Amino acid sequence: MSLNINPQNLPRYQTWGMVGVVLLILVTIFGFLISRQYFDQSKVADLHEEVLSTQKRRLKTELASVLDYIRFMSQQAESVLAEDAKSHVNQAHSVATSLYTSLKDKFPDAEIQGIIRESLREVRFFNGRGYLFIDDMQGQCILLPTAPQLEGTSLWDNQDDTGHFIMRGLVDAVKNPERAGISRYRWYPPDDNKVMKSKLAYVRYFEPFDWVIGTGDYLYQTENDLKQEALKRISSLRFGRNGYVSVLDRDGYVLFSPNTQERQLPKHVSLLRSEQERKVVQQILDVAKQGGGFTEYEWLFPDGSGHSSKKLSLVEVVPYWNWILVAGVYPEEIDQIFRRQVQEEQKDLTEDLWFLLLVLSAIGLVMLLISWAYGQWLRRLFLDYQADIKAQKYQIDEDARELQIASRVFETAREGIMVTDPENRIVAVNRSFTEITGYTSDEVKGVNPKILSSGRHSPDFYRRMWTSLMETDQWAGEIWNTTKGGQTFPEHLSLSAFRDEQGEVVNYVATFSDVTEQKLAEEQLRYMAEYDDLTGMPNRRLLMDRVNQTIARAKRQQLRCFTLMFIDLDRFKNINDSLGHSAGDQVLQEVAQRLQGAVREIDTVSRIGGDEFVVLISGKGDDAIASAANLSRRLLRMVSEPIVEQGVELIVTPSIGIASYPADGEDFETLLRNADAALYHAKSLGRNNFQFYSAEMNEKASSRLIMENALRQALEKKAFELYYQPQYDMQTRRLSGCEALIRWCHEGELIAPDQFIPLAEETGLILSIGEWVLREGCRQGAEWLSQGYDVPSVAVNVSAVQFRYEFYSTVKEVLKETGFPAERLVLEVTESTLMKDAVRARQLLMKLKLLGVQIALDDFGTGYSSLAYLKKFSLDKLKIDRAFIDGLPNDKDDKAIVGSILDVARHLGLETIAEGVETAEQAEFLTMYRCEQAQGFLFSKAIPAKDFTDLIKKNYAS
Ligand SMILES: Nc1nc2c(ncn2[C@@H]2O[C@H](COP(=O)(O)O[C@H]3[C@@H](O)[C@H](n4cnc5c(=O)[nH]c(N)nc54)O[C@@H]3COP(=O)(O)O)[C@@H](O)[C@H]2O)c(=O)[nH]1
Repeated sequence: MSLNINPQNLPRYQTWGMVGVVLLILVTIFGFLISRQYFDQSKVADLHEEVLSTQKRRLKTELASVLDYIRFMSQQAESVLAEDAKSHVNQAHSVATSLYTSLKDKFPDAEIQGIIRESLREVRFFNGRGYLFIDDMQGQCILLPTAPQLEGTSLWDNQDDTGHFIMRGLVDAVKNPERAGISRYRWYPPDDNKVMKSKLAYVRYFEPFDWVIGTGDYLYQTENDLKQEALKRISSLRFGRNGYVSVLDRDGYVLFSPNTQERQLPKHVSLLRSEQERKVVQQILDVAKQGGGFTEYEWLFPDGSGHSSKKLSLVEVVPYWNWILVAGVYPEEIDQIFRRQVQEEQKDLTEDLWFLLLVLSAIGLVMLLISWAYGQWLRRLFLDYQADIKAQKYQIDEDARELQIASRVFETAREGIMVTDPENRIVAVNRSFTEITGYTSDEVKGVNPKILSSGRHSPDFYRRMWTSLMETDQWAGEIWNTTKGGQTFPEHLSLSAFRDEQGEVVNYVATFSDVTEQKLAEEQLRYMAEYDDLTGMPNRRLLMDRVNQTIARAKRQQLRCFTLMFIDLDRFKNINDSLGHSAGDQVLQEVAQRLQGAVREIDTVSRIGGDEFVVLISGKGDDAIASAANLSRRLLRMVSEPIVEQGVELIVTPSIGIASYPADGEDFETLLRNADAALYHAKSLGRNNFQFYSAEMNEKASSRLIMENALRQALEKKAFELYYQPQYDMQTRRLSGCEALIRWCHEGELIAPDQFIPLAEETGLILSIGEWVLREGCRQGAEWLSQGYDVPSVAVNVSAVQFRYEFYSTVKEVLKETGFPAERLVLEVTESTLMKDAVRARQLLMKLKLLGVQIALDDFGTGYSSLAYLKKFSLDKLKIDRAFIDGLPNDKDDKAIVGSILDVARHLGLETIAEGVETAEQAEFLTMYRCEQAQGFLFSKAIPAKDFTDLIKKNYAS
């Protein structure tokens, strides 16, 4: 069976596995315990036997200790007797001594002796058997309480049944340094005068009367005492539940047995009342005769029930005391104990089993919980692991893909790629390598890249290249190499060293591209960046470079002075406007050539924009000024030579501004700015002349700057105001509209537009100003309409700059915003505005016309205005310039011009309006020549909106 491993199954398998293991452990433990229980039962019998033998061992041990005790007691008889005798003798000696001491000076010795003798006569001990005797050292008996008749007689020759002289033995016993000692002898016991028995006496010498005081006893008597004491001790002895030791003597007397029907002991076996007991005692005596051992018999069970039970007894013989010791156990009792013990053990075992079951169940549960938690953890781990594997797999796939891509990139790369080994032998090249160098892969494999060397670079170059590569693992730069065909070419080469983990170079990879074209393009770009496209002359940038170089040279004292000549063609715009841009370009090229032809080779002629040329004249010393003046004159003359263009002979005059280094500036910008100021001055002096820069010019320039800033602020501060000049219908003499004309309230003065509009146009501020004028004019027009005043049109002047930038959307937005009707708005544009980019202007006018606004051509007649152009533009109105109105009605030319303008306009269906009408004659003429409208001081100057409102009101009133 194959397992399906997934994050869900894994913890499940694991949990079931753990459950299985736990159950197996539980079953095994239970099996073991239960089998152990059965095994224990089978061992009960063995155990019973073992207990029995243990009991037997115990009986042996118990009897052995009793035997040890008896043996000890028996060995103690003589010493006990000696010690006791000694104690009594010492006491008697003390008594005798104290009596003697107290009486010796009062009574004669014989009397003291009698007092001592009598005071000791009645002294008894040893259970009444013991007494004190006194003999003198010559063997005469002084005191003998048991035979007073012998007192005063000599017992010196008295012998025992072994021939031992008893008295002499007693006297000899004190002949030692302690003057005391023991003497042994035999004598008849009190109850038997036939057989002597061993006796022991302790004697002590009593010096005052040369006596021997002593006492003694039969050893058997002491032994009997000890036996009684031992019997007493044995009778109190118990072991186990009912264990005791019975004592018999070998003559058949039962000396001690606590569990018998007999009330009085000792009793001879034959006198026992119970036959059973007699039988048993006889059985014990028989066993004792055979040296002792275990024996079984029925005996009274000591539980008070009176029933007999089997008893196992050990019989031991005590030979030196003629005793028989019996100690036994009841097997029934053992069985009872054993059964109880087995039951208790079984009960304990059952309880243990339940407890174990509980504990194991709890452990099992805990293990299951742990297993579950572990499973969950494992699952998460597995998920992480799986995610990791996925990520790794993804990474491997990615790597493989990247490798594939890398291999494709390698093969298809536009750059040539060359891989070399650490010894710099080529190991691989790509297709582009072959395409660029001409060498195939087979031709270069194993070869040093040196074969590509062009020989153009010095060994030092290659040394630096390798140093950089080894130090930084990178090198990039341009290098010249040679193709297989021997052609040298520039390439951009990037070298990289790839190292292994030990830092050893594994490969060098060179990537290169043929930069021949790029270099050409760069060259071209550089040319474009530095040279004027039209004339091929250095442009402003290159001029600046050269000026800076010249300044550097001048600073190095090689050149003290040089000049910059700023040349601008007078009214060049007119050529463009009238003859078109290509004609203008031709004129510029011709002028450029003439300028170039007029200067030395070391001088630089540059075109910095439009019709502006700058000439850098290098010179030495003060004559630089003079030569600049001479050159300027020459240039004025040469440039002013007629130029034939499109069959027309054009005369273009230049204006020249000159600035000298270092007097007029020490850097390019200053010099150029000051040359420009000088040029401006030349222009203001009527053009076609040259001017050297002076400080005043600078002042003028700065005042322009000040004005520019003031204009900017005026916009922010809303310092502009619109004045309105009324326009009238020449037939009805009624108000036909108005022209909005801007005024600037600057520092309390009202400044006319002539003084700031040109600057606003130059600086681009006209865009914001013009938009404001358009918005304000429309707003005011809408206000008048909303007030019920029918102002047929509001004309607004539009500068050429405005015309170029987003003008259409501005107009549309303003109309929408102010709600002023488009058809009432007249936009006044000049001819030059239209001619600057006629195509664009035409499109824009068409769009504006679609909005509904009217277009008026302002200052008509002042430019090269060809009437032919008028048709091309969507115009509504021609505004005849004041210059032609001035001479009316007397000046023939003016009359002719105005007449023809009015004619043409009529043919083209254009409205006409004359501006600058100051006299009634002029008005009359215009009316006669059917000019439709007019404006001028004759009617009104431009007036503030409020005054214009009053004027409308008056107009309505009339
Ligand atoms: N781009 C913008 N140009 C504007 C704006 N407002 C004015 N201008 C142009 O500034 C020039 C001077 O304008 P202004 O000083 O306002 O002079 C105008 C009239 O006051 C003046 N005029 C009118 N009638 C007579 C007259 O009988 N005699 C006389 N000597 N001058 C008179 O003519 C100027 C209006 O000319 P035009 O615009 O050509 O109709 C001027 O070129 C304005 O165009 C502006 O908001 N934007």
